[in-house]
Amino acid sequence: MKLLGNMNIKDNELYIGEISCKYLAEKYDTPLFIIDEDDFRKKANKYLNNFSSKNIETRVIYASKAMLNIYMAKVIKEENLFIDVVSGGELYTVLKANFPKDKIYFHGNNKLKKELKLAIENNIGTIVIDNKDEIRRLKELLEDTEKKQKVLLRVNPGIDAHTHEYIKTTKLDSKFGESIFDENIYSIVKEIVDCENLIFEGFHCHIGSQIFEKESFFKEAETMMEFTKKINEKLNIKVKELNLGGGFGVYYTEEDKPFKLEKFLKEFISKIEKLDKKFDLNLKRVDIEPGRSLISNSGSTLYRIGGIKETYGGKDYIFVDGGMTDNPRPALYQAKYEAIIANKANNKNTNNYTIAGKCCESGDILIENCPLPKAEENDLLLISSTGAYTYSMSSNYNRIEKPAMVFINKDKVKLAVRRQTYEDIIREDVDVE
Ligand SMILES: Cc1ncc(COP(=O)(O)O)c(C=O)c1O
Ligand SMILES: N[C@@H](CCCC[NH3+])C(=O)O
Repeated sequence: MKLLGNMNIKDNELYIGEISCKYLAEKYDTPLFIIDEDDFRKKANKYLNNFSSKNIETRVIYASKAMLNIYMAKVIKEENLFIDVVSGGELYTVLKANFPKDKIYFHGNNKLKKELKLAIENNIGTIVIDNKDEIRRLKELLEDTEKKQKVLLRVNPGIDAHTHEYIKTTKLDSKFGESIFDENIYSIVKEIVDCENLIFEGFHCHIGSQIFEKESFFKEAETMMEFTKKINEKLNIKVKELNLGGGFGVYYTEEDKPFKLEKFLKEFISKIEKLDKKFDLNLKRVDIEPGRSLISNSGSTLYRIGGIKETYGGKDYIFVDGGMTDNPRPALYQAKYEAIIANKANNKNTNNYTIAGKCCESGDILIENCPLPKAEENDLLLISSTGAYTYSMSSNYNRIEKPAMVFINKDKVKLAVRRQTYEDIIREDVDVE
């Protein structure tokens, strides 16, 4: 397994910063989500330092769907990032973390009335409108107030980026946003511009997730900026803001070849500056919205091995105390991961194991054919790069409790999420005596 962030090995034991996995397992139990906070903060700075321009204000908006809890929101706040939320629950979490309200973007293709209300009541910065129905819903809600709400419109620029089918977002038949190729787009934008309670700031788009071709993002910027010029001319307005979404690919295994982030961000902003001149846009603000590329590599999951099973069919299993409940990505997207036995960190890989979870489901496999040293009961297995879309997509399938999460900052450990208990499992059941 490739060591990421502040991972290091001492006396055959894997450490994250100055904290050993053995200590973490003993103190917090397993499975355990571990966030390398120092590594995450450095990445946030990389984004801020490299996606910056003298002429255009730039914003880095953390896509909180990747991983969110109150402590995480506080870290995002301290790092001076903006934040995007996509549901009432995410919004409520960041509000509870006292996140600056003007730095919140609210997304979603079907925001409920109660969610929009929560956003309006709390004067959040920007609502990203997805569709015509939402314009009407927002207008109705705002009519009874004196408030004016800043909005972006999510559009679909039809970029077919190469990634898993389930995480593409701008195919022409995608459920997200309004198409820039549809003639109705002009009347939709005009309706927003003409509404007294809405302040039209500009457009949002997001072409998908785990994308490795820089060209897809450059094409996205060009298409969006050309479209913006058309809108400016046709409606005689000046669009101020463009949010180009996230989607930057990351390393999970050797198959993944992500681009160098610093270099890409510099190229991206310089491309945007040039296009801004070319199309005579004079944009005030450009945003990007990374989720996975900020948090994925800073997270890992620590499991305890419960047993090893050599099957008659020839497959050797390692059973761990978590699985698809804490990481549904392999089952959902055939996602691949790397692993290490944390208490045998320098031992040679001599075996090939299939790492299986404890759910009553044959597809509950975390890694197929994982090269590892000989494993034994009670060994600690760490899977790397699990910071994004694992905890946030976790479930209580089979009524399994969700793991705890700790943040490690060099020699400090902060418990950010406590482990669920059986009492938590029955908390919403009504007929409890
Ligand atoms: C609107 C929007 N913004 C940002 C993101 C973040 O994407 P990623 O985690 O791939 O950077 C997503 C998820 O794909 C999204 O739907
Ligand atoms: N959940 C997906 C990414 C979705 C991105 C959000 N629109 C994944 O784990 O890869």
